[in-house]
Amino acid sequence: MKRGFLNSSKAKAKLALPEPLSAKEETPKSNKESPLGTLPFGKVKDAGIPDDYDGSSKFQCNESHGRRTDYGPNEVVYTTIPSQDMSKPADPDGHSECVISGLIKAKIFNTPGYPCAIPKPRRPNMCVIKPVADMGLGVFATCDIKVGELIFSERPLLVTRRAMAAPTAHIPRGCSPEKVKQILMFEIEKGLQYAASRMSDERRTALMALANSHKEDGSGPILGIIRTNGFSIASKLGDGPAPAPGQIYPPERAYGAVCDLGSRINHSCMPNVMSSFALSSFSMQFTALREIKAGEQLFYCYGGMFQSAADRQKELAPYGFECKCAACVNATPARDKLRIEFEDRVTFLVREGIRNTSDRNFLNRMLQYEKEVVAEGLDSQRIYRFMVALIGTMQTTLGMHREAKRYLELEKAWKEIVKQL
Ligand SMILES: C[S@@+](CC[C@H](N)C(=O)[O-])C[C@H]1O[C@@H](n2cnc3c(N)ncnc32)[C@H](O)[C@@H]1O
Repeated sequence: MKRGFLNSSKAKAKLALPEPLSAKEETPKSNKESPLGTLPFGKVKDAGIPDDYDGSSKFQCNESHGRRTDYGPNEVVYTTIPSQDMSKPADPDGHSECVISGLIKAKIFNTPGYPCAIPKPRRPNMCVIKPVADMGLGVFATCDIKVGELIFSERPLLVTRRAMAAPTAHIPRGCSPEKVKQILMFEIEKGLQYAASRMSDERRTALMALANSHKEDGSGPILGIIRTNGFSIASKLGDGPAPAPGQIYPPERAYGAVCDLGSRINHSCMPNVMSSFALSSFSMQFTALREIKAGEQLFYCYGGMFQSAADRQKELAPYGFECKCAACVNATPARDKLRIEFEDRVTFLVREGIRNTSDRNFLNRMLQYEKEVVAEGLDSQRIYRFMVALIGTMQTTLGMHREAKRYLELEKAWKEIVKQL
């Protein structure tokens, strides 16, 4: 499951320049413990299901039709969003199959404007799916795309909690943690199979055609597909207490979305695309983080950006590939340091810079640093916008209006990008 790569807590907590992002959530009332075990994402050892485990228990669920939202805080519902009235034509933007808590369903239904149409890009078909050597399929731009531009948006095929739960009542005593995980995955798959059975044939076929990098760890096919293709929507959807303003739900309480087109985007540690989720249209947006030329492949970063190449490869291991992006191939201790220190360094430089915006030497240092940042692909990170804003301001102060134009335009594009997060 991909992490929200622009959601580093450091990035949000340290700089006070633009307004903090807020993810305001209602706080559900606490409830007594339910007899459920939850499965985190990541690597799982295939220890096999214990011989004495009786896996024949019937899967039981709440099925939620229409606008019903009066569920208890711990109830999980299988529901279609936007809800579908069978006597009317299906929503042209599609319907998402969701395994969500009743509270989340109520939250979605109470979102102002819900269910509005999904945002449309400047022109249709700004990208296509094509095979890529050593990557399976990938997504490619069909036209030049500007920073901050919406490339496409879509209703997810499936939305589930990232750490899914299953009943643990029948787990034999003395089971090792690995075996418990296998049982949980087995039980979770039953629920997911049920969710998939509720989908239209076309959307179920699209779901089942997605890549699965978890075929050999005991994960069922749909759970494997979710773990390979899910985008975190932790800034917008999660159970339990709301995160502090500007923070996101922790992974074990957050939701994730599997998409038809978006989930075909491959990974790079130098991404050019970000995803965001809008509750009112119940859709994922995919937006350019830098200029993309027609024919270029779109890339998303599946893991953390501010770590060494070795740590990035470790984090990507569950996806079953070794990243060969330019940042990984050309990794050096100095470039690792650039990434690890990026947030702190930008914070420091911006604090220094705003004290004296007419210091030409400082501006030159900033421009040199920006060159290194861009070469490493870190201009895809939201904190980069503070650098851009400072450079633009300093150049304007120093009368370098022609040079400032580019940075001021970039800053404007970033303001729009950040609004979506
Ligand atoms: C979310 S899917 C991306 C789309 C996928 N390539 C497909 O054919 O549907 C993730 C999987 O794509 C492959 N993949 C993604 N990024 C890659 C990369 N940079 N290099 C090699 N394989 C990659 C891996 O198999 C990974 O488990």
